[in-house]
Amino acid sequence: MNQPALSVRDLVVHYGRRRRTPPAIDHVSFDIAPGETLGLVGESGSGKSTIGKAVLGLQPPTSGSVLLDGVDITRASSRQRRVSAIDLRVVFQDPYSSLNPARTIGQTLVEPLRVLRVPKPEQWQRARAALEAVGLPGDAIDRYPSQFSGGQRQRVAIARALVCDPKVIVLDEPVSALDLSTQAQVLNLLADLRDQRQLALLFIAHDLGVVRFLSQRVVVLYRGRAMEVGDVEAVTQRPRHPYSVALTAAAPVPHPAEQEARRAAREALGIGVAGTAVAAAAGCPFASRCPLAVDVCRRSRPPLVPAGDSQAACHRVGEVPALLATR
Ligand SMILES: Nc1ncnc2c1ncn2[C@@H]1O[C@H](COP(=O)(O)OP(=O)(O)OP(=O)(O)O)[C@@H](O)[C@H]1O
Repeated sequence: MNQPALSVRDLVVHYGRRRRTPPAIDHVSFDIAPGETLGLVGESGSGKSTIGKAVLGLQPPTSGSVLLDGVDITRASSRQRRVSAIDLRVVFQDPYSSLNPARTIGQTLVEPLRVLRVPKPEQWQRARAALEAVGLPGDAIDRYPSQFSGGQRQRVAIARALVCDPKVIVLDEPVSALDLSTQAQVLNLLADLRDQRQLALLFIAHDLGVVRFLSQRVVVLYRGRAMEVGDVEAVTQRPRHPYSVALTAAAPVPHPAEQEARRAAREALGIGVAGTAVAAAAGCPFASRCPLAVDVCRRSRPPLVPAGDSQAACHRVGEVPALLATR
């Protein structure tokens, strides 16, 4: 790996008095390259958010370091911290509480640029560009959060992160509060932005299916320790540590309505559950990215569709047959 965008080295975090309480994070290390997503997965209380907070400088580590583009920001001067605040942004889980209801979207987006003393005309120009990048219309700039759906608000939260042109974004359960098809749209958007801008994403989630969709590598946390760090496919398909096996086995079974949608799509495409013919073999251009048919399509080895082909990613498996018919 070239210079990682983010490095976490031997991180230890205690809440409360050191030595009297066990550490919430116990010697965790990982790197994230530009253009890469690292998933951070584990049960409730395993320490995912604590790592996110330590990376963002919201929780001081007991020991260890966090390096942003090679610079240790845990021991940074106040000037370096201001620089890291531009390069390191966050998107939180709840798009309802993370946006100020009294501010227009435009005011929310220009706020960090105002603090950075970016000239005013450039602030608004960058706010408009960020809205465009997340697929929201230009007139969104004068509207208030209450005028948007949950998925649209999460797009605004992503635009707020992008407006500073960061190198790293910490995503703390960014799709957990959204319904399934909106989750897929936001995940596709994040994947596209990551690829276009070479963003490094630290993706915190408890849902392995979601982590698997967006991440190239994964850290499995258990009681503050990294039980496994590795390629996401290897960890989810051939988990080595007993805890990873348990976590993989506990990955949620899709909602019955989703299972039915997958079954119907498979039938329409003439493919079996085992995925021998798979959507890719049927010529589906979106097979490698389709979040709903992913169990089927990912079994195509070697992949017949190049990964990363997200030009017009289909967000609903039910639309795949119609798309195929137009080819
Ligand atoms: N402010 C705090 N004060 C004391 N202990 C805390 C604090 N925040 C978290 N903890 C403890 O640190 C450990 C890790 O918590 P953390 O919130 O990082 O886990 P998590 O994996 O993000 O959980 P969840 O998925 O439920 O959000 C837990 O034992 C938790 O009780």
